[in-house]
Amino acid sequence: MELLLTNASFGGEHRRYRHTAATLECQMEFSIFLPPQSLAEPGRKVPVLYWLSGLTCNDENFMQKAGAQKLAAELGLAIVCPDTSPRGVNLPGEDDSYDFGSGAGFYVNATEQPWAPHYRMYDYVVKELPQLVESELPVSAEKSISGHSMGGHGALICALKNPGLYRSVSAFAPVAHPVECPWGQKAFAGYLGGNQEQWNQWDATLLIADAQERLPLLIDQGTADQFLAEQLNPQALVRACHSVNHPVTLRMQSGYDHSYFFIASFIDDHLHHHAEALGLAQPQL
Ligand SMILES: N[C@@H](CCC(=O)N[C@@H](CS)C(=O)NCC(=O)O)C(=O)O
Repeated sequence: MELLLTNASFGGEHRRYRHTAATLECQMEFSIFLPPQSLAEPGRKVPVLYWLSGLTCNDENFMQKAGAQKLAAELGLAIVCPDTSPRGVNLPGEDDSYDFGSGAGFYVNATEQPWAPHYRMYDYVVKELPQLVESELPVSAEKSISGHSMGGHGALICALKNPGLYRSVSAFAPVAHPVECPWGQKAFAGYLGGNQEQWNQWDATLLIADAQERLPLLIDQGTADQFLAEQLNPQALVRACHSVNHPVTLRMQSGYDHSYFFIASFIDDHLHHHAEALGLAQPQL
């Protein structure tokens, strides 16, 4: 692992690393926030929140725009932000559009050529990256997951497909039912091919019925989100939850759009939600 950058932040450190990702067969960068508690004494490991970003993002957007570090430092919570796709693998068409290929890995394991050897963001996020982080950094295996848009959906499927792995899950404006929206249909057709049975294995709304763990879902959605009508469909997810009594809280936030201004406005609520599940003491107000 190569350290690219360190910034002091709220008594802790923001860092960027580069490493060779065997799962993706390429070099990847990720960002991490280490709270002061993790640096205070050797051997101390802190719980961690994995954050999955949306289309066009890399590992930097959340760290620079969400404003999560102050509360994470108080809570003693590490935050890891992976990139949103493999990089530099030079596949034809990879950079042609913002919603497929680079910056748009959709947190699935591709089965179609030429994507299959590299576009395995699900395995990278669920397995390889946590193993690396837990072995090399002062971070424990106690983890939660959250994300935005494509990454909000990624967080939901990572949790739903891995009962017991995450203590809690939340999402901002997730692409809640990808098999029924243009972003999801384009990505799934490209990465998974024409068999819709395969697509269904990667759709949070369709995974709810058979989920092996009823981990509560916390979802924030802005009412002025420019993608709400065409792409996001949180109501479909809520209906699926209600039909099997899967606990879900969907908060429609009046006037908020799809941007990081929206995320920054509510990130503290999500950090408190995850901190509670991870057994961290909440700071005194
Ligand atoms: N580029 C797309 C929108 C992409 C977009 O909104 N991406 C969201 C995630 S889905 C984002 O977080 N963008 C980066 C940022 O705001 O920092 C468009 O203009 O239609």
